[in-house]
Amino acid sequence: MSKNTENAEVYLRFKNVTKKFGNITAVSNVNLDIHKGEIVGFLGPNGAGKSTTMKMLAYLLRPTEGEIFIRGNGKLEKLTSKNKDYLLDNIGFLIENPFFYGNMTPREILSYFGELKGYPRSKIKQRVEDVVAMVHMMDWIDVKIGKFSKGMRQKIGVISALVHDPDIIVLDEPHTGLDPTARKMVRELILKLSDMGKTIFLSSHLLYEVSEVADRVAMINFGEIIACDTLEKLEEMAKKSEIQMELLEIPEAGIEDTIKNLDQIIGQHTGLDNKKDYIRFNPDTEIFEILFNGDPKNQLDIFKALFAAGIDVIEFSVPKAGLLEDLYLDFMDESENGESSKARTKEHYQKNAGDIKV
Ligand SMILES: Nc1ncnc2c1ncn2[C@@H]1O[C@H](COP(=O)(O)OP(=O)(O)OP(=O)(O)O)[C@@H](O)[C@H]1O
Repeated sequence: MSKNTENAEVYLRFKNVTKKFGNITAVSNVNLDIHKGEIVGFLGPNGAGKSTTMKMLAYLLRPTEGEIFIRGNGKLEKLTSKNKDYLLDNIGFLIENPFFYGNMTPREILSYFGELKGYPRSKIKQRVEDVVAMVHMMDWIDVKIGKFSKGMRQKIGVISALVHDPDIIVLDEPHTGLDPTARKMVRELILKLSDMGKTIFLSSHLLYEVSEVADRVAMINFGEIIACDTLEKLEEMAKKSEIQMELLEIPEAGIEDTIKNLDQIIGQHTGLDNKKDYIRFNPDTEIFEILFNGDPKNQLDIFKALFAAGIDVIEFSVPKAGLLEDLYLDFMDESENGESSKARTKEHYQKNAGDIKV
């Protein structure tokens, strides 16, 4: 899925960006480059700092520290009060739930937005129809928005970010309030815009919605970016660093002694420097989870050693996207349970993430 945009021009840059609200650090030292033509997903649970980051990009909030750069006139320019209008004209924003006057129609509202952003007047009628058609709502183009469902309003919100045909599109939680069919349509729309060469920065708390479209994913939690890479690299690592193993039956020695025994048999083959707690037992699934360094050779050596020791292994597999999902679910867990699992996430992540920047 990833496009090769690594060497493309940087269109958006967050440099050491921090935002504090009194004692609360909503965004902490965020560094992120988004290149021309990329779709970057910004993934994190509620309250992680996604909206605050995007609002700073839209100049609705000012960073407490750090700088934001946007490409304009062929070069990256620092966003300031002096150049914000011209820099932001090249971005289409959907920031939080859009508000529309109920007695206006999509045609009226979108024409107004387009003109406000300087789209040529002579072409605005056609452009409005084109973007409405993109979300299959032509039958509703002249209907008052007061009659629309939440999902329909959200679709109008998404296309209101596109109507002036900007190069960069920033969507904060575009899936809010949408049913599965509408979410699919938003995914298709994002991919279509990407095919047109647009640069897209998309936030969501939904792993699936981001992973289906993004070339790169930045995961944010408690205001910090804790992972940022192509989905392939995140998934590759996720696929290869944990073995799941099921035994014919739980040995009579009990779980603790079995783990000690397994450690003696496979300990030297994991390729991990710090092997502490690298074997876990999941009592719900009765599966042993063994962390290793992801090298297939180590995986094979572990298997051989278990076999040679006569351990009754009936299932030996490397889960798909295990760590990625695990990591993300840990975030969700944290946001519900407070600080307690933060330590586990970071420790677990640092122990396993190797080449991901923490
Ligand atoms: N104006 C504000 N004043 C005080 N605290 C704020 C303000 N805006 C955001 N916060 C806090 O900053 C943190 C980050 O919030 P933010 O809205 O950026 O997160 P988010 O990832 O977008 O979450 P959500 O998906 O729920 O919108 C939260 O703890 C939030 O309560």
